[in-house]
Parts: sequence; structure tokens; C-alpha cells
Amino acid sequence: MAIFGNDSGAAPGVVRQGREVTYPDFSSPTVDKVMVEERAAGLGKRSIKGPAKVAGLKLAISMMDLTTLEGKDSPGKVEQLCQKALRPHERADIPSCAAVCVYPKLVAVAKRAVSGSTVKVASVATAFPSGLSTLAVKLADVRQAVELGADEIDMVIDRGAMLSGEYGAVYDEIAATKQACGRAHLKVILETGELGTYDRVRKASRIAMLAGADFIKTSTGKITPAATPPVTLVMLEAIRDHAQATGRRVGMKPAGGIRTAKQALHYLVLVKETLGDAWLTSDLFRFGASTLLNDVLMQLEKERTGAYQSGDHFSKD
Ligand SMILES: O=C[C@H](O)COP(=O)(O)O
Repeated sequence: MAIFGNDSGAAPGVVRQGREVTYPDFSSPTVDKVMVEERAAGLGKRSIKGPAKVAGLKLAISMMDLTTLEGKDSPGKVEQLCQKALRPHERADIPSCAAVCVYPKLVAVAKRAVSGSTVKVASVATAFPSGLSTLAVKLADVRQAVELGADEIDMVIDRGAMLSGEYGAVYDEIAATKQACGRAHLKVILETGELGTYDRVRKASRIAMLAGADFIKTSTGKITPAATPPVTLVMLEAIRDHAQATGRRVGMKPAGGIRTAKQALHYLVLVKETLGDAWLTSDLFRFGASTLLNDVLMQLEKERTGAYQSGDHFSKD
């Protein structure tokens, strides 16, 4: 892994808009690539069967941000998504999803559709997915989504700034976005597939948490690689260290490319082994996924009936 020449983040005493700004210490440990990949893969080999599998799959549903982020999204599609998040299956023992995740323009539709339920409305904002707008436009995007009723905001970090070592700028933008969120929870998308190294993922996680992130999230789902077990493990370790140092529990959201029940169970094992049972709740762990739900439902029906049902049995995600 690349090791940064100067790992201490923005130097104290940076002058911004005529005043001197002192940043927190952004230094973060170097990640051992081989070890993190081996550990992440090893934790995926656990065999989870029977009641433990059923419990894990139901938990995964209750932690899901059921997502649609397509240019062709419409009020009708979002209403359908909300119905599915509210009641994923006719079986009464299957929980609702944690949230739906939509573009700002569709927040009001989603909010109406889930009103009176526990399902939250999350909105991507800050010129998702590239983030390449001015800060003023990005903050306006956030404020508008919150005014429309978003309970949670999924922002993207400035990857260009992160890659060129402008850590103070990354921090400032997250802190400003947190302020613009008001009562809404902030999830900070690192877009790990563009950060290039685990060391940078680890540092970006630290910067996001220091700047006030309620959750850190791997990816937009718009580029490959998106969420992977090793990159998630790196972020979980950063969350663990932050909690130990500050007492603050930050949540984790792997997102993008998570499509199977088997993958979901693997992520749950990573969380349990790194952060413990305290994080096995939708307040501290979410899956961002557009198509995972049907596979999880199919596996749950298989556990109940002993046979796979055809995909036609489930409404399309
Ligand atoms: O935040 C969630 C992602 O955009 C969903 O990605 P996915 O379509 O690969 O599941």
C-alpha cells in the first residue's frame, strides 16, 4: 500500500478566508493490505445455517436502505419502492426495510408514501454522484432535500481534494454539510473505488468522522469497485478506533454491488467481529442496495419451505 509522505493531514495554522484555521489531527494508521484482505476473506467462510441464517437475513432486511438512483426514476417507481420497503413480503414475520434512498426530487413522494411508518427517507445530495459543483450549490441541494422531508442525507466527499492531500478542504466541506443537514442524519460517501488505496480509505474515514459524520458509506454505486469486504473492514476498524478514542459510535453503510444474501451475511459477520453486537442495529449499520432484497427474500422462503421459488414470485426491486 502507498504510505503517505506526510500523513498528518492539513498543517495547523492554514489560512482560510483571512483567518487561521487549526484542524484536528488527521493522521491514521497504515493498513496492511495482505492482512486486511485475508481477514475479510476468512470471515466470509463462516457457515451460517438454520435459525442463525434466518435471523441474519431478517436483520439484513431491517438494515436495508432500499435504493433507486436512476435518471429515469419517477414518482410511480418510488411509490412502488416504498411499498416494498414497508412490506417486503406478505409474511408478517418479515420486517420493513430501514429506509428508502432516492434523489432529492423524489423525497416528497417517498415521504408521503412511508408516512406513519418507521421507514426513513434518505436522499443523496451534494451533486451526487460526482460532487463536482460549488459548495454553495451542494449545500443548497442538502437544505432542499431536508426541507422536502429527508431524514437522512447521503453526501459525497471531494475525491479530487482527498487524492491531492487537501484534507482540510475535505473536512471543511463535510462539516458544512453536517451543519446544513440540521436534524437530518449525515452519511458520508467516500467513493472508495476512486481513492485507490486502503490507507486513503482509512484516512478519509477518520476525516469524515472528525467532521461529524453519523455514518460513513463506501460508495455511490455508480462506479466499480463499489463495496467490498476488505474496504468495509478498513472502515469498520476506523469506526472502532474512533469509538475507542472519543466514545462516539459512528454507523457504517456498505453500498453498491451487494446483491446476494450470502454477501449480506458476510458483511454482518465483519461487523459483529469488528464492532460487536452493539452495531448490529439499523441505527448503526445499513446496506445500500437496489437489488439485494429479492435474493434475501428468496433465501428466507427457501429456509421456510425447503425449495427455491421462481424470481417471478417476488415483485421487481
Ligand atoms: O447506495 C446505494 C447504491 O447506489 C446501490 O447500488 P446497487 O444498485 O449496486 O445495489
